Amino acid sequence: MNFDVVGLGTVVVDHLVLLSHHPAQDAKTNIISDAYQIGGPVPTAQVLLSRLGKQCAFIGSWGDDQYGPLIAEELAAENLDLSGSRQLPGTRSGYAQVWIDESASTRTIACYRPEHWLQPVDLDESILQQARAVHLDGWPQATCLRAAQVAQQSGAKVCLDAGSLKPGMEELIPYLNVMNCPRRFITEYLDTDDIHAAGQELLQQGPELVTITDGVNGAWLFTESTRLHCAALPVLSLDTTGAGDVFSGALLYGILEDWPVERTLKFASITAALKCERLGNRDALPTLAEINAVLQTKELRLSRWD
Ligand SMILES: Nc1ncnc2c1ncn2[C@@H]1O[C@H](COP(=O)(O)OP(=O)(O)O)[C@@H](O)[C@H]1O
Ligand SMILES: O=C(O)C(=O)C[C@H](O)[C@H](O)COP(=O)(O)O
Repeated sequence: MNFDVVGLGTVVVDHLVLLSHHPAQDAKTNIISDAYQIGGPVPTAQVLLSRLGKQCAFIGSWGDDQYGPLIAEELAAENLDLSGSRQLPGTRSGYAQVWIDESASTRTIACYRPEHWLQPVDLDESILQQARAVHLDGWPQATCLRAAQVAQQSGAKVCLDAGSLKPGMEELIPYLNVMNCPRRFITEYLDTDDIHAAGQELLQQGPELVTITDGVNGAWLFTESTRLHCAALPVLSLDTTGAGDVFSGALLYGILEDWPVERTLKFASITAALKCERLGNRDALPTLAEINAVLQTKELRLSRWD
């Protein structure tokens, strides 16, 4: 069996709590609605890719608590191959409370990161060797690095959705072909807010394609020969949870389809924006028809600095 994308990274159960506004400290507020969803940057991106027709395998771990079976069941129902994943007895699954402020369109996350992870020795390298691309989020550090090394050796594209700064980035980045990160990452990692300088710097550290996202300010794409900015699609944003995860999955879709970078960046920006119109991550994913309808009817501003 060959896979388009093998993913490795965090998986969490998100408890999404919709509020009319975030309460002040030590105050009380009513919940408008709530829902449980499986999240994490890599699984969210892979569910999008799977729904768009790509063959995906996810390598992750969860506990034998009340959330473990839910994670396994829901990811399998999205056609992710889980043969390289493990339930770790006696451990807790990743869990996050996501408080969505409807009026401010912000999301505040309190998360329990799993304390137990797959170790490099647990990695089924044969799954990675069947991949066209490997999608990572930087966790678990040593296993992620090993996966990047195996993927590079077998000629797969190595992609990272960096999210927040994690340990071991300096060692991992040289193995990457594709790197996506939010603007806050470059501030933390490179100690600069200059997007163009950061894009250039990251290209020099290894990847041949870098994207930097900044919410409603849109996204930047850098390659050796191209620098692009794509404005964010104006939408009525309800919930931005996982916007970067979805952007990253859609970016990878364009790369796997061998599209020109302009089309890939627009596609990723539209897909992420449409997700923001709905509550949650997986439940909020747009279909290919919805994305294409926007691509065909809306003019998205793309600027170039070559
Ligand atoms: N409110 C929004 N309206 C339209 N597009 C958005 C909005 N928020 C995010 N996006 C799109 O999603 C991309 C990723 O969002 P961002 O907030 O930067 O990532 P993260 O979820 O990692 O913090 C943005 O570059 C943009 O294209
Ligand atoms: O809750 C979810 O489903 C998410 O995955 C939302 C965010 O994308 C991650 O919280 C970012 O993850 P880190 O970069 O590891 O901090």
